This record gives sequence, structure tokens and C-alpha cells, in this order.
Amino acid sequence: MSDTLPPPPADLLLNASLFLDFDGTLVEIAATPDAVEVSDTLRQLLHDLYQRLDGRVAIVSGRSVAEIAAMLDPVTLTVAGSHGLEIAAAGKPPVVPARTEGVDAALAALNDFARDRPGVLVEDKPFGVGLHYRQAPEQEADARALAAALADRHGLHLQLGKMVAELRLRGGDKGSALKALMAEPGRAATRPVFMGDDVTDEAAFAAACELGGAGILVGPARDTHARYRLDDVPAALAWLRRGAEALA
Ligand SMILES: O=P(O)(O)OC[C@H]1O[C@H](O[C@H]2O[C@H](CO)[C@@H](O)[C@H](O)[C@H]2O)[C@H](O)[C@@H](O)[C@@H]1O
Repeated sequence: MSDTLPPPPADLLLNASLFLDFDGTLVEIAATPDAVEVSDTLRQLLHDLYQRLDGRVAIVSGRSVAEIAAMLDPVTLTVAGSHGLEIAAAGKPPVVPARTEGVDAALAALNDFARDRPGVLVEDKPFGVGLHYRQAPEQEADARALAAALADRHGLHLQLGKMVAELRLRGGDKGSALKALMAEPGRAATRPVFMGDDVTDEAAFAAACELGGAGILVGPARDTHARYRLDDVPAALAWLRRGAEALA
């Protein structure tokens, strides 16, 4: 268990490449995907980190690149979206896979499931579909069972997250995205630091560790590949602010 994990040291960002999950790490979890609040204070923090780390800051999210870019506008950062399936350098269009008919078929089946289940929400994503049950937690077992069956039927990857079962194209995860970005010349000879909260972030914690860096778990203790832990979103933002100041 990670209950003995220390907080990250103050100098961890020196000579680092920083990778940040979004929901539950930089912004508080909200009732629905559209309801998250992005403050100008957060935009300023990301801008400062980007400047002081010479551009070595990337968002690595389950959301799409387009969605992250719109929420952080006018700040432009490198974004790996859709759980590592698409990667875009700052201000550039993403390199993306082709959406398959399987995703459309899964979307139709999940819409059928949600139709007569109040509180269940279907999120149509560029390379997958999310079945959210945060507002109908009693539907979790049925939602997960259906998502697992659809994943098998359509050759999709089942990605469980916080009150969501996502189906998405196979072919990448947050760990592979971190490794791809670390192979870019601008990050050579730096140490990856990944901050995230969900089980979907574990692949990136492991990848950061493998490349000589470290993961920072945001949230309660659990079994994790992270080396450090911070309690919650405010603690994560405060640590990042101190890190940005130390780099000034
Ligand atoms: O990798 P992340 O940046 O953490 O994104 C993961 C998923 O985040 C969103 O869903 C989660 O956040 C919602 C808003 O707080 C919440 O309502 C939901 O229950 C969470 O699962 C997003 O909707 C997904 O597409 C992302 O994959």
C-alpha cells in the first residue's frame, strides 16, 4: 500500500519533464464531464511551469486533445489525449488513429443502455465512448458488465476509471504516451515526473519510474506504482505552485 508514501521533495522538478493528468489532479472531479471548473489561476500556473521548464510540460488525459486544448485556452501545451491514443505538440494538430465501426457500434449499444436509466451518461469521444454512472451508482455492475461484453465483441480496450467504464481503441495508454514524449529531443537527459489520481494513471507512473523518474499519486493511499503522494487537488496545485516558484 502507498500509505507510507512521502510527499514529493521540493526539488523534484529540477531538470524534470512534467506530465500532468487532468481530472482529479488539476481540477476537482465534478458531477458530469462538462461541469469541471478551470480557473485562470490554473491556466497561469501551467503557463509559468511551461516557461520555467522550457516547454517540458504536457497534459496526459483520458479526454481528447481538442477538449483539453479548449479548456486551457489560451494556454497551449503539449497534450496526449484519449488515454495516449493521440499526441499533439503545443499548438499543433494531434497525430490520431482512425476511428473504427466498432466504436460506433459500442456507442449505439451504450446509448440504448442509458436511454431508460436516469443519471447514466454516455460520452461520445473521438476514439471511444464513456459510460458514466456517477449519478446512478447502483448501475455500476450492469454498466461494467455491458462494457466488458462490448469490448470483447468489438475488439476494444475496456478502461475503467472513476465512476466510468470507457471503451476505446487499442494501441496505447498513458505510459506509452509518456515514453513517446520522453523520446523527443527537448526532453533528452531529463527526468520524467508524472502526477495523476486514477488507476488509468498507473501505466504512466510505471513508465516514469522505468525511465528514472517518479510518479506522484494525488488522492488516498492505494496500491500504486507512484513513489510520492499528495492528498488532493489543492495539495497538488500548491506543490506545483511551489515548484514553479523554485524554478524562477
Ligand atoms: O485522464 P483524466 O484527465 O483524469 O480524464 C479521465 C476521464 O475524466 C472525465 O471523467 C471523469 O471526470 C468527470 C468530471 O469530473 C467525472 O464526472 C467522471 O465521473 C470521471 O470519470 C472524462 O469525462 C473522461 O472522458 C476521461 O477519460
